[in-house]
Amino acid sequence: MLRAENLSVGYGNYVVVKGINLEIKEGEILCIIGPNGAGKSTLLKTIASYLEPKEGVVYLNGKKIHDLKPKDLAKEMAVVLTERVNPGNMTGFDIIAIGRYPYTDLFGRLSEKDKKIIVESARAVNAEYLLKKNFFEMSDGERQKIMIARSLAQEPRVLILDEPTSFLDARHKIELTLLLRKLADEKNLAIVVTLHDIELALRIADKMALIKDHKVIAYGYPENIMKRDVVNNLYDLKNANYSEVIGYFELKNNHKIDKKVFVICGGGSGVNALRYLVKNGYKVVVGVLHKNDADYFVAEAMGVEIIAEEAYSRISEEKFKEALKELKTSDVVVYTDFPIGEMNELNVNLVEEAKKLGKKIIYYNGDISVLKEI
Ligand SMILES: Nc1ncnc2c1ncn2[C@@H]1O[C@H](COP(=O)(O)OP(=O)(O)OP(=O)(O)O)[C@@H](O)[C@H]1O
Repeated sequence: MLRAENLSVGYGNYVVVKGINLEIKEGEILCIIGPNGAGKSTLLKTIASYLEPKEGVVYLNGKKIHDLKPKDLAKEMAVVLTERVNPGNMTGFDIIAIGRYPYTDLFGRLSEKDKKIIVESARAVNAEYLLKKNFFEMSDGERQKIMIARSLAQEPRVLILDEPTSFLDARHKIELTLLLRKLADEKNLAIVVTLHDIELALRIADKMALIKDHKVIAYGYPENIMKRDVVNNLYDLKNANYSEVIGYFELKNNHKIDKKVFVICGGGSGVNALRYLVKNGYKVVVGVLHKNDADYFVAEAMGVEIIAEEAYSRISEEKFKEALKELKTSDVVVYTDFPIGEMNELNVNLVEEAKKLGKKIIYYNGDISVLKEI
């Protein structure tokens, strides 16, 4: 449906991104991600025909998009950009009505059909209650909904959105991304969207294009391309690691406090304690974990020292000894169990050994404030 072939985009003599090859079909969402200034908006604007390509072609249903008349293009493609708009004294209905311009007469008169589509477009984004409200009296989330409703009123087959979740809180970000998924699924729209929230992008995108250093460094199924090395490199991460398991970042264990804390946990019970300790700069050791334990995945992304066993079987004598060695040199031992009150035998033994060693021991029961005693 929409295809970019050997596309280069930019301004004047400045080529921002080159050699872009992308394709998106009806009902699919393509998310474009990359660091600030990488050229995401420039690419979107070129795909939307606001900018001429430096090289290459964008095809919409086999036709060169830059050759289409604006009114014809508007029937096929709607665009929602980030710029905050100030439309003056207009209601939600008036703004959405602008989306009907490709279909109205010279005087912009709205037919009954137009009015019906305007109301339906508001309904599609759960914004019927905003039809009579003044745009300047709406919250950022409500305005964003109205802008999307306006684009839907165009009855497009392709929707282009630049950073639609900026200015939105967590709930509205999630709602908006889910709305995009719904529009792709139910209205069969092809959607191209730039997002800074990679965790949300991962969850709704059919395809992803990662832009950096003037090129598309990865393109394809998000589940295939969002690997640690690729994402760390995309954002030049130094103090954090991308974790494929959680689909987001963990801070690296850059200890600043000269205190070694041994964490005994398992099954995810230690995740928050580990985050607290790493955030506060302690030197952290964790174990003994299985290599498919939730605590292992988080600790691994943090670069925390882990005593772990390869297979999901009984922990070997050797690993236990390794843990004891670390216990001896630790200043504090934090232990937690999962489920609460059902700590496994190995961890019980480790806590017993810590007691024998006279270590300061803290039981973390879900309230992080107990760790302030360290
Ligand atoms: N109108 C313009 N004229 C010249 N250069 C521009 C123009 N708009 C943007 N640029 C430059 O093009 C590059 C890419 O900008 P663009 O806005 O496409 O990046 P982006 O990936 O969308 O960034 P962000 O994540 O910060 O929104 C930047 O170096 C920017 O300074």
